[in-house]
Amino acid sequence: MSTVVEARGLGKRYGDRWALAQCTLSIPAGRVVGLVGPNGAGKSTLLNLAVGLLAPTAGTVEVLGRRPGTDRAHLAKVGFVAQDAPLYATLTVAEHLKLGARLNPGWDVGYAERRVDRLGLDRGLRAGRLSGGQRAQLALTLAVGKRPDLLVLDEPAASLDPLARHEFLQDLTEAVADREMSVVLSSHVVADLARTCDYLIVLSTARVQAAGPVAALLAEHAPLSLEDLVLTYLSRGRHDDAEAAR
Ligand SMILES: Nc1ncnc2c1ncn2[C@@H]1O[C@H](COP(=O)(O)OP(=O)(O)OP(=O)(O)O)[C@@H](O)[C@H]1O
Repeated sequence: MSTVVEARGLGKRYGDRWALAQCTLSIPAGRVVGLVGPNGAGKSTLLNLAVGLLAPTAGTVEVLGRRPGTDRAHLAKVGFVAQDAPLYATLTVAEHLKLGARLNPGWDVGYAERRVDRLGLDRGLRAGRLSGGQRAQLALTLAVGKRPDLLVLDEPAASLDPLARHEFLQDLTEAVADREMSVVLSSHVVADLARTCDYLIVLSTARVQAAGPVAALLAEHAPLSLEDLVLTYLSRGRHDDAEAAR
């Protein structure tokens, strides 16, 4: 499989407002893809369309060669952690791990157990009693533990402390190298993206402003740093939008 996400003219409209418009993208396999854009740019919308939680208003999206969420076998190949790290509040950490093992044919017991130990999560504690950062860590453990071909993360590090965030991004890089997993993650923190991602998508005002390998984008715009490059694309998106509104 050479591409993991293939979007053609993809769009999602709420009322008369497009949350995502005319999105045409081809995301290659084996990459860690950073999705960046300001608040309300359409990042969660794109990720939710890709995992089949939203239906498109326009265009199409294929993930791992199929329409998203078509059957259980396909669902097992895609790991997803939404922005609010959804868990079952009344289930304990241990029960979440058991559930992960029961629901996912490729469940990696060793990885999940080791990660929970390293994080010092109390297996007997109910998820509703965990802190926001601990909940995010458990949700991430469950998503990586199912050994998906594609891992989709919506602002995974937002609630993590700096050390936890550094370790999580390190983990992710190692997991990608070990398992030939592809990752798409959204973030507002360009420094995190620069450390972790080798492919970048910039979204602004519902539209893709840029997409491509980080190395190629940097070479094309030398001597800009990744942060300056992202800022340039974002302000260009805002400028185009202001022009269109005139
Ligand atoms: N269920 C909904 N009903 C109406 N509008 C929505 C809905 N979900 C999202 N939107 C709108 O779609 C646009 C894109 O939202 P989205 O959540 O995809 O942005 P985002 O880039 O993920 O933002 P953030 O960085 O703040 O999480 C926003 O203008 C938002 O208000």
